[in-house]
Amino acid sequence: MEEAGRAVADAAQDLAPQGPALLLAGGGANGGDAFVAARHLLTLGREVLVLALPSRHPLTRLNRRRWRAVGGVTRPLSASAVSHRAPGAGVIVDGLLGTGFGPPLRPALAGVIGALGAARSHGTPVVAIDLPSGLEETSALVPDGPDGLPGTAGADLTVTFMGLKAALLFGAAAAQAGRVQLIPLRVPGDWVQAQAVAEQPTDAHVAALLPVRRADAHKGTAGRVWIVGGHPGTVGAAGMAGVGALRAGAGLVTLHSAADVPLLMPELMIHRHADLRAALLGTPESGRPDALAVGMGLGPDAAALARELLRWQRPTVLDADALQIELAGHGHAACIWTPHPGEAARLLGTSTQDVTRDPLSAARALQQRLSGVVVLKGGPSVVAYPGGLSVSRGGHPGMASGGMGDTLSGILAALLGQGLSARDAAVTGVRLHARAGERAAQVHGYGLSASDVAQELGGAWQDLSAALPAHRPG
Ligand SMILES: NC(=O)C1=CN([C@@H]2O[C@H](COP(=O)(O)OP(=O)(O)OC[C@H]3O[C@@H](n4cnc5c(N)ncnc54)[C@H](O)[C@@H]3O)[C@@H](O)[C@H]2O)[C@@H](O)CC1
Repeated sequence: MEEAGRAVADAAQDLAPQGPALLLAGGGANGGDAFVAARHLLTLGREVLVLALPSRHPLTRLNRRRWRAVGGVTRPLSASAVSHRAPGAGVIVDGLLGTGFGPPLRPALAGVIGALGAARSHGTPVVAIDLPSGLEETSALVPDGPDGLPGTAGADLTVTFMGLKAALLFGAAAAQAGRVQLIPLRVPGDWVQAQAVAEQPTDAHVAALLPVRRADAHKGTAGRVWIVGGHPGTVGAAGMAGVGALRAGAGLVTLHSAADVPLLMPELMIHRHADLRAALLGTPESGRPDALAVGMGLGPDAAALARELLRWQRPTVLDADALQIELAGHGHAACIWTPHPGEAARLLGTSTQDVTRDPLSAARALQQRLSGVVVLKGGPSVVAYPGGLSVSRGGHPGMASGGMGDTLSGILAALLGQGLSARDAAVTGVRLHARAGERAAQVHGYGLSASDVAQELGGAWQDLSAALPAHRPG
């Protein structure tokens, strides 16, 4: 609580260094953080007032006593007290409700949140502690307040601790959080895992994971990738995956299909098989690829074929038709499963809305069920690996169109084929794809196609590499 409150004080001071600071303290530990922040703001020379609810929380009570011991003033919290004090404040710190909040919001606090929202709309900056009050930690939705009152006042800056919560990453809730500053407190690693909070790597972190092509590389050392997909009527998906793999640097890409797949790039080697299963499973050990992507438009027999291919224990991306719950238990550490929310819901036996409300928990549950690594696609995408969660930065809403996921599968297979672990391939592949989408959006605006995005992969690779402190030309 001491580290957390101090970080809040520093952030509030940076955001709005002038004028009195008004802190709102609820009855739980979130309010305790506010008392600690008040003490540190006082030592920075600010005029500080705390409006607080009574508390039974031992640490909050302790920090209220410490606040009083340094001469700090506390007044009772009410909507009218906030309305009265807010106009003179240079900054307001919201320590009403954090992760302990569960809706519905009680009417007394709804009035306080309404007064806080009014102050914010008049231009007073608000710093939220951990979460804007009224948001639920694990939900991308904004809970309604009582009697049509707003459920949250939102914030200009949210100072959050340990890891990023779903409410700060996804949907309407994230739009309320303003800028998010993550403070990694010193706590046991197990705690962070148990909370389903996420990391969000910077481009420099991602770039450090990218494969490096040695000067003496040849096509055989840059990864032999197989794309297994396509079925009469759904042939484009496999082609798009092939393009994604080539553009992500795979040395040789072979596309195996039971149907005639269009030749989207002449560098793709396309094999049509009358009996796809027999042709693939008859491949001797020495002829098997460095990595595969299986399932894009593959059709109804995808799961049975994927199960056989998983026995090879080669790095494998499972997408689209290969995302079947009957494959649970057949995965291995070098698998990447790439469901969109609808597929994730089917695999978990829940609704799509449940998945989009809490993508972090959904991705974690899927990873535990399927093993390997799960990429839950969305804006932003979540990577769940054994013991952790990572959320991608960036991307563009125009990427919500057909073929984007197929391209991603190809990218992931290419990165696996170049020797990355499933976790590193997923983290880098998702960010490369998102960055390529951002670049393509600059050219094509909203009407992005997967082909546009694939074409930008080389530029995206350069952009990420440029984020490395010692930039190496890629
Ligand atoms: N867990 C940890 O290790 C740390 C927690 N910290 C802080 O602790 C917070 C969590 O503290 P708590 O678990 O005490 O919970 P909170 O302080 O977030 O919320 C609990 C308070 O909210 C009230 N409340 C809950 N639901 C309500 C509703 N529907 N309407 C009105 N009031 C409602 C409760 O009566 C209680 O007073 C975090 O958000 C963070 O600010 C930090 O100090 C850092 C370390």
